[in-house]
Amino acid sequence: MNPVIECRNLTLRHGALTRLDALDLSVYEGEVLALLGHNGAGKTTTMKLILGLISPSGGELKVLGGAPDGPHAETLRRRLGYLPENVSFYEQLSGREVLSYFARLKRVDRRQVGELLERVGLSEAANRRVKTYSKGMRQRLGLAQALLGDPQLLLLDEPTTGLDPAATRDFYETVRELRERGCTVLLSSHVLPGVEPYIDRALILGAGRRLALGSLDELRREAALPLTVRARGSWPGTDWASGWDETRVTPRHLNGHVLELGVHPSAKMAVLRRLADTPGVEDIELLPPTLEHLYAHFSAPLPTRDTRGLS
Ligand SMILES: Nc1ncnc2c1ncn2[C@@H]1O[C@H](COP(=O)(O)OP(=O)(O)OP(=O)(O)O)[C@@H](O)[C@H]1O
Repeated sequence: MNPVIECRNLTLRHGALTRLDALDLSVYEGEVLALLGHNGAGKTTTMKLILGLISPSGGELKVLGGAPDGPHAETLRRRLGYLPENVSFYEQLSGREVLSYFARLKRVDRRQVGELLERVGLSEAANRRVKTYSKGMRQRLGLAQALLGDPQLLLLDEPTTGLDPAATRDFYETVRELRERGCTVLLSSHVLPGVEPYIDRALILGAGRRLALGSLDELRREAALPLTVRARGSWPGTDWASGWDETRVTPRHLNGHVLELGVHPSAKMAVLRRLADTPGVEDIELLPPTLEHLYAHFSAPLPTRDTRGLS
């Protein structure tokens, strides 16, 4: 696989302030990478460095084979699409006029305008003024703007902030289609619900430093957080709170028909065997830690990292 972005020791400092600290990262063709972190973690800074809008103070950065702030910048800009965090448009123009304006700026064939409006689901509203658009429609127009010129690399900064769950899902479905066409996508977010099925890997940043990087499975292995095991059935008179290996299993009896346990990964099979052999158990459900749990784990200060029960 070809790396589209390569960062080695990438650093940006302003005097005493470190905006990005020695970041190592390779992002590959056709990959969707989520950039996660609290406010001020360095997500936008990373995107701006990749776009060549700011220059690093140390380390190396190659985007599509060259430094984004050098002579390669002009070529690169035509192959990049960017949706900034706070996108704003001329309110009095229609969606079609806005997109035609950006197509002229990007020197892109204006025939793409109609196709893109269709692709983001704005064909019917194309001739309405942007001031009548909902937040979700504005984000979709922003995405269409970022897609002008068929970029190989797309940077989406907080694209789903303020969108309702249905609009968020629609947005991510479009991202999925782009990925299937081979586009590489970097999206930053602190709105985690809904993003999981659409990303290949996540990079968790904190105070400009890389806290974790990997696929969901890799992050789960590294965090070794307990998973939740839920059993349903009927077991009158059974004392479910006792008899477990207390260092690895935390029982939480929810009610007479549902038992929930926080289980360390190493105890999973033992717990499943015991439940499967117990008369009265009708169903067993396994709930691995979600991206939200993993994010909370990796972004917590080290001494307080939770390695026992999931809250
Ligand atoms: N133009 C700037 N000049 C100096 N420092 C800046 C500038 N922009 C951001 N910073 C600082 O760089 C650090 C990283 O900010 P950045 O905007 O990259 O964070 P972020 O993860 O995108 O945060 P948010 O979720 O709030 O958008 C912060 O300490 C911030 O105060």
